[in-house]
Amino acid sequence: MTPRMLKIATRSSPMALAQVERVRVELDAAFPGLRVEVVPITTSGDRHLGPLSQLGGKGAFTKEVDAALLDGRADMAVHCMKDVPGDRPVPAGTVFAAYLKRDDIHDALLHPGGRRLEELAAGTRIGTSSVRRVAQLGRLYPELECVPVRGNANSRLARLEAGDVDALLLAVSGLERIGRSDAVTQVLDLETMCPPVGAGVLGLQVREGDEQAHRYAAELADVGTWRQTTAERTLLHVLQGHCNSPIAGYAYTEPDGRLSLRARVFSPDGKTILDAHEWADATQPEVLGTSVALTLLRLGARQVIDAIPH
Ligand SMILES: NCc1[nH]cc(CCC(=O)O)c1CC(=O)O
Repeated sequence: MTPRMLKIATRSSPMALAQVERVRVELDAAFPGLRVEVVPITTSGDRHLGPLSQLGGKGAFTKEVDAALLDGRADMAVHCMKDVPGDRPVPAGTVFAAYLKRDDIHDALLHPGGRRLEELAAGTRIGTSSVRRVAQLGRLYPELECVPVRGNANSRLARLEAGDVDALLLAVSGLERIGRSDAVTQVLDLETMCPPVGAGVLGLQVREGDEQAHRYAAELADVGTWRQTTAERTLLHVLQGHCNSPIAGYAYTEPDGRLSLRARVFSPDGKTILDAHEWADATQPEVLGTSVALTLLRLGARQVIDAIPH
């Protein structure tokens, strides 16, 4: 294969640019001599600091990047899979050709005074706009006050340092990517804060007919991450959740090789929680995702999800 230029589109936030740098390093190791050009895209989701639902949901972080892929400004797009909508197909003519090896999936509490979640005083202002995080805090710590904070991780850290909020919830993997693991006060266990579908996963999207871009992506693919992400995104698709749906879940490869999927659906205040945990052969991630989603639907997930405007 003759190495050529590969143009990679991504959001222009520091975290997104750090993610593309990981892709570039891994491509360079696999294809010495391949020239990679980064195409930074500022999305409507990055510009808009109000509720995502005003922009039609999580597509606000992806649609302009998708457009660059489709119109040829880029040959590949890198997305955080947690930001890719699950209630609509990927844009026609594109496909996720690979998922990189998964990063950490935990959320972290950032508190400048070093206090753990259970040590925070009533009324402590927690900066988050995630309905998933708000619902789970409401379930266990209803005395804490969630304050909407949008923007990229760096701008949220600045809001914390400015005293606009008393604490933040952010993903460990995102902080690691921007070199701010130092800001973590407490890594929250998965029972307290179940992660979003696709947490810690970077997806490589290419045009369907571009065989060379497919080959570049395939070299970076991690099969375990593909199985976990496929189970999780199948769950999300069957539930037809949207950006305002408090849906959480993560797949895990057990030591015996089976695939496990744990998922939850919450009412916005966290007072209602539907929980399902099932296993399947690792070669059947779609079967597992579908089965867990149907279990949650039988428990009433449709009514919980549809009760939330979006
Ligand atoms: N929309 C924000 C976003 N998208 C992906 C991550 C974290 C990294 C990941 O899960 O891949 C974050 C930051 C956060 O949730 O703290």
